[in-house]
Amino acid sequence: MVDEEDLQFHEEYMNEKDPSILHFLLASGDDVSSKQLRDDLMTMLIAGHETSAAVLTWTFYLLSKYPNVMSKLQAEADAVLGDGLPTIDDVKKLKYTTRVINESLRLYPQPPVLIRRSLEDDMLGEYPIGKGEDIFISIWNLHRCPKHWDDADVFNPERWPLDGPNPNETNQKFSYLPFGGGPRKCVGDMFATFETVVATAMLVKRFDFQMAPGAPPVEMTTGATIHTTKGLNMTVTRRIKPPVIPNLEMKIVSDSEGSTSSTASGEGQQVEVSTSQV
Ligand code: HEM
Repeated sequence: MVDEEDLQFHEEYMNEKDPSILHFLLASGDDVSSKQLRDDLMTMLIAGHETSAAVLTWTFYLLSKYPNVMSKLQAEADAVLGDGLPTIDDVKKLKYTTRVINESLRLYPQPPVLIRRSLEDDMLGEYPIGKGEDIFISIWNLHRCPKHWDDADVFNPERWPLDGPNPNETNQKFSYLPFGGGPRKCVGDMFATFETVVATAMLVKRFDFQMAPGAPPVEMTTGATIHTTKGLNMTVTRRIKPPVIPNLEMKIVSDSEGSTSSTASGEGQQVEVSTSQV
């Protein structure tokens, strides 16, 4: 049944020659106007671009303030990714990186405020709400509320165990809403998590990030997302693998021509040291 549905969905909406979002949107309705198409594309672009960019910005800001978290992150990226490009299975193994993104989204939710308009007169708990009134839900305050969180303002990815479920609105009893909740929940939440986890792991694997000397203090400007008022000036340094110092525990192999080579494991990498007589 599911297989049949999958096949039908694939036939109707997907086109291998034109796998664009535009094609997908065109195929998803019988009578899609140009305006509707333009609006949908804009939603995808803005909802999916600005948000992820802001998450990465604040994640790297937080990492520069918490070098111990950065070290653990780099150790995980080294161990899981090695020198290759990440596969989907690797991404599932980047559990600490995922917790870093979860925690970054708690401290800097994008957008920081959600808005709802009341369709009719109603009561919200003890508060009367009139028809047509707008209700602002401050995710920022919810995510930093000391009633819900220990050390609410501290960046602590360890607050969620690695072997536990990925935090979301239901398992956190609606005290954690990085992607909203209910019928208007973000449609790109899985994609966004994968995207930010992969980007973070790939970047920290190759580079160290520190606040640039003399950089202006990082302040916030709030719009649809939370921006840094004057950018985020960082010094980015290529990471260098620690040198391998041969020791007696290394396996020494010599060939008939007198060349020797030794192998050892160090800092998450398998290394080989060779010497040749000339
Ligand atoms: C880390 C990145 C992202 C964050 C933090 C985020 C957050 C959110 C939030 C909180 C909402 C709910 C808004 C509300 O309830 O009023 C939302 C809705 C939405 N998001 Fe995302 N989003 C992200 C990435 C993406 C991506 C990558 C896409 C598309 C590829 C996307 C597409 C959408 C769309 C279309 C909606 C509107 C859903 C609706 O109203 O039915 N988002 N997003």
